[in-house]
Amino acid sequence: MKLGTPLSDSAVRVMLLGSGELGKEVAIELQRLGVEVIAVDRYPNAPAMQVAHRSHVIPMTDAQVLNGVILAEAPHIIVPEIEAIATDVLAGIEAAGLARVIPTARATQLTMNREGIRRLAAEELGLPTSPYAFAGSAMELAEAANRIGLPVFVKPVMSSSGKGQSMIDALEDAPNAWAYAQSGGRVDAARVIVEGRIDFDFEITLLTVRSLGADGQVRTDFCAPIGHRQVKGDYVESWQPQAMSPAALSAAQDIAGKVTDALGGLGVFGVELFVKGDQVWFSEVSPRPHDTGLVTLATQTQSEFALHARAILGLPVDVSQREPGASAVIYGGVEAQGIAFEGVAEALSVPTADLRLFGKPESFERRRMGVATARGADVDQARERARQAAGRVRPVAG
Ligand SMILES: Nc1ncnc2c1ncn2[C@@H]1O[C@H](COP(=O)(O)OP(=O)(O)OP(=O)(O)O)[C@@H](O)[C@H]1O
Ligand SMILES: NCC(=O)N[C@@H]1O[C@H](COP(=O)([O-])[O-])[C@@H](O)[C@H]1O
Ligand SMILES: [Mg+2]
Repeated sequence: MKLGTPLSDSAVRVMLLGSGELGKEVAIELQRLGVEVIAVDRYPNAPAMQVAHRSHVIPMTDAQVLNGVILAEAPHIIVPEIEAIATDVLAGIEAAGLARVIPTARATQLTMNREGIRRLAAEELGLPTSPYAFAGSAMELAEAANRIGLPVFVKPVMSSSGKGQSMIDALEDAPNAWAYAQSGGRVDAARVIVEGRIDFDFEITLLTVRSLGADGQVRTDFCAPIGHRQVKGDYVESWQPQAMSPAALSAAQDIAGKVTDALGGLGVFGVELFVKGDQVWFSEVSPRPHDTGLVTLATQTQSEFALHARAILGLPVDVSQREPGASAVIYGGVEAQGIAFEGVAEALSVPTADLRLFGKPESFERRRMGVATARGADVDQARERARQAAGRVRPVAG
């Protein structure tokens, strides 16, 4: 694809739908290539808006409003960044040939709703997953949990970062899990997935990149597996590489290849997998950079954000890893607007440590406000350093 000059007739215009911390890094990578970036999100001064050429604050789940902004800006490429978008609008835009949707409108529709991607993976592609069912009421939830066998995970069909997610080990907790899911979903979808628990040794994100090769054909590359630790359904720590058996790695790549082939298009996918010995289960996939992949800012020649920017522009990618590394999340801890961060110098004095402070205008106790990364001789040393650096940053009410 020919690149141009931003804010001129030759500009390549990319619209980000969702402007959080992941979109911010994608925006920076696009800016480096002279792409004109338009950031959209539900609230003002979202992280990617702060580094974009312009921005719009709209309810992205409102089809009419979303369609209006897209038509007015006429982007060449639309990059969905969050799991709360009126994806039918994207299908219309793509079908009319008005813009390219990353990776494809259908992929964003399927992955925006857990029901779509789970049925595709398990029922069409025959990939191993946890046992599951969908429920539209507390009663149906209890029935599903009883059928599948406790404990089960309950998640709103449209949510992310663990919002509205709970694990129940008694049927009498079904009404609570139902109510919690209703409060935590990003949109009012009023439906949940009920999943049997997989007793895994560890879980990984396998970043999978679909890009154009020198021959003009789509090729698939896999980054080194990223291990991560989740608390309450949200990632708190990640590292790369995660050691795993050759058989498990090969099964993981096979699953990731199949699911990304089925979704199609160009870009980075975060394929989430559970691993026990040589056995691998598909969990879910983000058709975009993944939060646990923030570690690649420290470890790879091209971070997942650089990979996404290049892949969607039809440019060649390099998925090689340079060094073992880790990331550790910095939560807000306080409920306040315009918070300050103490301890930054101490954090950055940890060898190899780096920080991203996202600049979110409002902090909540469990809102991800920043991340620390570090490298090391091995993953253990990198994890220790990243944790130490993150722990030294103290968010305080401004
Ligand atoms: N069926 C399961 N068996 C075991 N653990 C599970 C299961 N489902 C979810 N978990 C745990 O909860 C975590 C979050 O689940 P999931 O990825 O589905 O939520 P999410 O809201 O989509 O999070 P994110 O947007 O951060 O990926 C998983 O990474 C895993 O640690
Ligand atoms: N697991 C998905 C994920 O990490 N998404 C990232 O979090 C942002 C929302 O943060 P917020 O809820 O703090 O606004 C999203 O915009 C995206 O960058
Ligand atoms: Mg997940």
